[in-house]
Amino acid sequence: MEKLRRAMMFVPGNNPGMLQNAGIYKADTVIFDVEDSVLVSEKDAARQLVHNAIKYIKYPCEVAVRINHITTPYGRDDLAAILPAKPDLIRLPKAETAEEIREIDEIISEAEMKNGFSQGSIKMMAAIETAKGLMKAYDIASASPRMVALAIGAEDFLADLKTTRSSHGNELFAARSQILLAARAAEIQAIDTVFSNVNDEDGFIAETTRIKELGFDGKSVINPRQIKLLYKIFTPTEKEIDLAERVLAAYEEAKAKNSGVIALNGKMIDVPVVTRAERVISYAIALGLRKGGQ
Ligand SMILES: CC(C)(COP(=O)(O)OP(=O)(O)OC[C@H]1O[C@@H](n2cnc3c(N)ncnc32)[C@H](O)[C@@H]1OP(=O)(O)O)[C@@H](O)C(=O)NCCC(=O)NCCSC(=O)C[C@@](O)(CC(=O)O)C(=O)O
Ligand SMILES: [Mg+2]
Repeated sequence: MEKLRRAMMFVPGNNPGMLQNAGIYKADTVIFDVEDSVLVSEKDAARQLVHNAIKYIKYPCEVAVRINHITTPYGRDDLAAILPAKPDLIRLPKAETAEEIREIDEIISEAEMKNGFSQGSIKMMAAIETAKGLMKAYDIASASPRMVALAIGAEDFLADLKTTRSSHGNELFAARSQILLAARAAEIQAIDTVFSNVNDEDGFIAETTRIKELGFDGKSVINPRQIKLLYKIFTPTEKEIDLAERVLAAYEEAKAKNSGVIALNGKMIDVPVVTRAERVISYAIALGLRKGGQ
């Protein structure tokens, strides 16, 4: 099972209190932000705070940093300040080309060499937040072996599309589908965008249920209150795990009879059904709901 990245929580990089406590909320990943949640006048202070947080606080989860775009006056300074602290993951916002990804990849390689980190240990992900970026989604997703995920950033994306966000999400359906396809074709994870109204639990649950059904591996969140709600949706139920176990057992039985197909309660069980059942079981094992090797 690949690394779980169900809840990736943004933490403003210039907020010492939030940086200090970011690890207590059980997010799979915390994303320390030095991009849009940090004013230009605060960028230097934020870089320093984020560097020190990564270096001196032991977080019980993956630690990512969202840098400013590499073509802005801040992106290279962000990398220079943050890479020596060894974050697990760099998130590039507003990605538009494969060349940007390769440029950052090279900067990371140099920093790894200079600081004695093993080559390839710092991973990358990118967020698609413009129409131009969406047109290049697969090129971006497959531009570097460091790439572990492709995300969508809906707030910027919809501003670029000259529209607004609705509760039904129709305006995001095409982009979400394309990002998911690009990520799957590149064999990396797909991460959905933030839901900005932290007080609208029903809206968050409805959106998270939809993106889980589409196939996303996780979602960016902005508040600890959203993490528990998200995990409930991303955790297989006992009924789902039980069904997956019965599917695998039925398939073993079919194989013993030299058959590649069998029916379980009238439903055909074949290879793709088995593949999905195996994923449910891997997930259950990764979450400690089942023991490995059973
Ligand atoms: C939304 C709100 C102001 C609400 O505040 P509230 O005060 O009502 O929160 P409360 O629930 O009362 O907080 C209870 C306790 O949790 C602590 N606590 C809260 N949030 C925490 C957190 N994030 N990290 C650690 N700690 C946290 C808090 O300190 C308190 O601790 P304590 O006092 O000890 O009890 C706050 O959450 C917040 O600032 N969120 C982060 C916002 C942010 O990062 N935006 C940038 C990323 S999006 C973007 O850029 C768009 C995008 O790019 C996205 C894409 O690409 O996907 C695109 O284009 O779409
Ligand atoms: Mg954005």
